Amino acid sequence: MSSLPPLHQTRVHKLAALINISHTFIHSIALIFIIFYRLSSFFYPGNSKTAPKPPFLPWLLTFLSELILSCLWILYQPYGWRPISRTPFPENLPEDDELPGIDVLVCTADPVKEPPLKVMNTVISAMALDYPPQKLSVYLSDDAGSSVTLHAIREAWGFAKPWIGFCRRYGIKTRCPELYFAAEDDGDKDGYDDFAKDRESIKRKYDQFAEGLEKARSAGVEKDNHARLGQAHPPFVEIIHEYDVNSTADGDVEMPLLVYVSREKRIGYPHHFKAGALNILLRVSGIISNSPYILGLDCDMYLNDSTSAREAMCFHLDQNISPSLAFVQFPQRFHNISNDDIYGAALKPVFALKWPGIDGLRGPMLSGTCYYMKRKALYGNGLEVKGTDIHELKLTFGTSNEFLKSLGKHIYQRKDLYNEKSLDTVIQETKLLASCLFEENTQWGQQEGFLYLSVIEDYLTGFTLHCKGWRSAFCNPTKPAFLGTATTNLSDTLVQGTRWNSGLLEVVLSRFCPLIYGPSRMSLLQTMCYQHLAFQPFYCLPVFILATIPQLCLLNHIQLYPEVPSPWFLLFSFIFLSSLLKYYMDIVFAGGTLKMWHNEWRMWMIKSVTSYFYGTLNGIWNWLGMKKANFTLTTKVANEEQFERYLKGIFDFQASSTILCPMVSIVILNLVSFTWGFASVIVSGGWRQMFGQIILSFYILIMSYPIIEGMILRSDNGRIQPSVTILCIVVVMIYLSLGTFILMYVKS
Ligand SMILES: O=c1ccn([C@@H]2O[C@H](COP(=O)(O)OP(=O)(O)O[C@H]3O[C@H](CO)[C@@H](O)[C@H](O)[C@H]3O)[C@@H](O)[C@H]2O)c(=O)[nH]1
Ligand SMILES: [Mn+2]
Repeated sequence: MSSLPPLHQTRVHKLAALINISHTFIHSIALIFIIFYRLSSFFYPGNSKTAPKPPFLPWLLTFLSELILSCLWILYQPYGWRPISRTPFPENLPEDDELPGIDVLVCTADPVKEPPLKVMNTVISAMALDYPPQKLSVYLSDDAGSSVTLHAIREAWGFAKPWIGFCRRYGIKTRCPELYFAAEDDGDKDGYDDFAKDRESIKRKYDQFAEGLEKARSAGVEKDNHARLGQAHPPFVEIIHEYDVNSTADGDVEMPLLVYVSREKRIGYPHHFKAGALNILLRVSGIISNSPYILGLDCDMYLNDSTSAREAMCFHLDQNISPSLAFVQFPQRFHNISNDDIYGAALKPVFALKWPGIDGLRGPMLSGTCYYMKRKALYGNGLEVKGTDIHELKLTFGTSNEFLKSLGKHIYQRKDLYNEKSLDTVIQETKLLASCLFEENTQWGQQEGFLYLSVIEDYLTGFTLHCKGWRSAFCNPTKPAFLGTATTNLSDTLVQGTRWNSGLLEVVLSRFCPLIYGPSRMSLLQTMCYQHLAFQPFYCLPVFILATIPQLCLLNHIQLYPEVPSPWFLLFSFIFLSSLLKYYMDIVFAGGTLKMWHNEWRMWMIKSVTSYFYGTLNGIWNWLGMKKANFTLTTKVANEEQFERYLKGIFDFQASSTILCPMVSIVILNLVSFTWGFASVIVSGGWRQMFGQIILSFYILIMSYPIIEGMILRSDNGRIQPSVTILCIVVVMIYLSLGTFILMYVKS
């Protein structure tokens, strides 16, 4: 057995682990001392010089924020304790005819926010995957049921043929047409005389295709009744293949299967957003190609390197890990990231730091897109627990016999799909599977398939898979395997963040809360990582407190931190600097720069008081039943003016005042407290006592410089509107008057 060449290799980063564990150890000791300091300053304010006794309320809030930060910090630590990296060796895979089938599932939901040309680039790049075409099927779910998208996919089939032929002939690796043509000339293909001519001809075809789609889109979208998310429409499934039965002529390119699916939508029936769409694709693909592996893609996730399927198979086909391996996750990377990436949209810390870290435990979390999943893992419970009792199976998976048969084996041969009669049967059945009522009284979305409970179906589904004992693997090749569209303006970034965080809170408030559901089902360290992410929205509390309470106290001459110089003050400084430096070191290890560290840190502060805060509120409203969960799609078309600013590294504050208000108010408050505090210690002394608070305000201000600039120094469209500033000044005035009043009341 061991004589087989290895399919992949794993390297544990021992030095990084050692550094991280030592840091955890030292930093924890410092934290214990801080807790001791806080408790003793309140209960035994003996040495009032270094540990003054502040009024109860500010003391409690500051202490609480320190406790929350410490807890979240502890939960974060296991990410660093066993980072690994993996290298696949696709050259050692078995012959093509021994490879298993793959169904690519792509979701789109709105032809306006997700332009069909973009979606088709994803579809075409998936069809052009370097994998035996007879083992590859691509399914597109169109939640809008838009005729524009249907038209586009039919056209895409037409273009894909010569395109795939071209890629195979010249061994092109970048098989997404948009990326390929946007790249610098890929050099002459030596030995191919016709390359230049062929490239030009295929480029012409692409331009025609793109133009055609654009025309159809501008003409069609307005007219299209169903074009918008949420409107009712009947189920519709089409195997794009059939339009082209005649073209299997000699010398023709062998093509994968391409299927368009638009599930039924009815007013008043929940459709469960992306998870709902994916479950329908699972069922429809189940009775058509029923491949044992699934590649999940968002509609804007182009394949940038065609070898990813083979790389993923290096893990899935390794007998040593395969029985318990549910999915191979690739990182989300993006094609529109600027050098500076002021909004941290590249999610670098997630995919360069956290995922390699948790990969060393039992594998990365499911990340919504760019994963190769074992189909069986998604049918988890039903098959194992309930066996093959047909009645039980129907209660679990619904009443389609065709689908139940698919649980056991592959049913339709490709050739059946050319045969009109069997094609008819297939299409009829898929319509049943894609209907609204099909899932009623079944376990779909509850236990089977992608779970519905939260709008971040990926986190929740991955979590339950890991709880059932499945593992995952993280594959992060140097050339990005997938490239998506990142958010490139502040508003989109924060709105998207709000959805993610409200989704996390939905999980926290459910029976799947990782604090309760996790520990008995997975290792302690892995649970801690899941908990850290789930509780991330709670960062809003300490950040809000630390950005407002010490400032209020500063204005009221209440000391909250030990005076300088004292050992206790040194301790606080140590903790502060140690976390800043450690994060800097992590970023540098992950290939980042000082600039990136600065941006990430600033965005964390901004997100804490917006995305995390509103996410928490949304999550709580949903939980109380006062609001329905919703999924605000991220726009995949950039506003040129905003994109221009993003490229230049200038913040764009065109966002609702709800989004801007918390951060602008905090900056104004800190401007006031810093100026006043600084002036007052100069005039009347006492800087030793107030130094900590003055420095805190100063730090917040330098981190928030773009906000100050946006308020005061800029006059372009992207600045903070004076109306927002005025609103925030009022908010700050109210806060200060109320706060001062309360402080006087507690003091007396
Ligand atoms: O009702 C819906 C809503 C969304 N989608 C699709 O879901 C995908 C992701 O939506 P997007 O607006 O791009 O959200 P993002 O925040 O960018 O997505 C991230 O976060 C999601 C969870 O909120 C994950 O599912 C995604 O994989 C992950 O990339 C897109 O292809 C959509 O077309 C649907 O098919 N139906
Ligand atoms: Mn997206």
